[in-house]
Amino acid sequence: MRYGRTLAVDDLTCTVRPGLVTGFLGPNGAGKSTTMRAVLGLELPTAGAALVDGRPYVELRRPMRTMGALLDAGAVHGGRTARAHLGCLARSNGIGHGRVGEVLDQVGLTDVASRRISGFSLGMKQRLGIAAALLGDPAVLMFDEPLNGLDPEGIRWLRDLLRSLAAEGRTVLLSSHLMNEMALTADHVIVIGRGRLIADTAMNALAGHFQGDVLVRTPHPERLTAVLRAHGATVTAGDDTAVLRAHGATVAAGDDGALSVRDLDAAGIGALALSAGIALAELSPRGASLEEAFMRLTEDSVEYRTTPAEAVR
Ligand SMILES: Nc1ncnc2c1ncn2[C@@H]1O[C@H](COP(=O)(O)OP(=O)(O)OP(=O)(O)O)[C@@H](O)[C@H]1O
Repeated sequence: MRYGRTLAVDDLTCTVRPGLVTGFLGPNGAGKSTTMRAVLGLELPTAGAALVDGRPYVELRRPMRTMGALLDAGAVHGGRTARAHLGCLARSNGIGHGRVGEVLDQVGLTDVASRRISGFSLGMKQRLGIAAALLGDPAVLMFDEPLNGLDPEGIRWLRDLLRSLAAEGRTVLLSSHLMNEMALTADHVIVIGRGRLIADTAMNALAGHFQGDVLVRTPHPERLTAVLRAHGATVTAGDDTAVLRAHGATVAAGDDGALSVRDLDAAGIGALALSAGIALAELSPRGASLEEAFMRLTEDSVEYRTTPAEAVR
């Protein structure tokens, strides 16, 4: 998929499966929206094909009944009311008018259904776009950044909705930059960078693939640090102090006795502490978060990199 000299999507092959929520991740400009537009037939790939249920979207006999999509919540006729907008879509797609009231209820817009869309907030427009995607009761759903503009209640509502749609056996694909939310919502993730596939894996496997650290608390952090480093471990002052220092505070090493240890597992740390006669108050292995895994996976394909705040200062 090319735009002039930009290769937006490069030889990407993946399958989004039913019964799961699949997260579509990638840094800014990675090609997520372009891929989704190609699936909807809004872009024509230079090579290859994007198929829904085995066919190009444009060849589907009843497209909205097969796949519902939300790409850009702002792309609606602002002069219409929410009910009229959905009514129009239903009529032109041979969908019974009864579905309009049902999806308005489902997304929580019934009370504002008679208001013009131009007065809607971004979150309300997202809900309306989700209602439109659900209108044809399709087995496949695709959402580009549906969490944008949603309040915390809306985010939780959408998480539950997506999970229940997948539990009904539907195919659900969504993109989002909100990693914590993605970790809670998606069962599977497809990660792309510079238009190429980087990972296509179960959510659990992704975070598990990257080693986390072990949080250790001890009354003797300096002594333990020396022992662990002598055995090849990478030791940094744990959570709290590291965060404070990053914000400019002067904190002596291990003031709270917390250490973050890598390159040595909990059993190894415990054994070394015992043989050195150092008491431990806590020893907790921590898996890598999805955010950490994402950052490490995509570090070579980030195009729009920011300057760290410290360097600016
Ligand atoms: N209409 C267009 N004309 C020219 N280049 C485009 C067009 N649309 C996208 N691109 C380019 O294609 C690449 C992929 O963009 P795309 O919007 O698909 O990325 P994305 O992963 O959705 O990013 P983001 O997370 O920022 O939304 C980028 O380099 C972008 O500049």
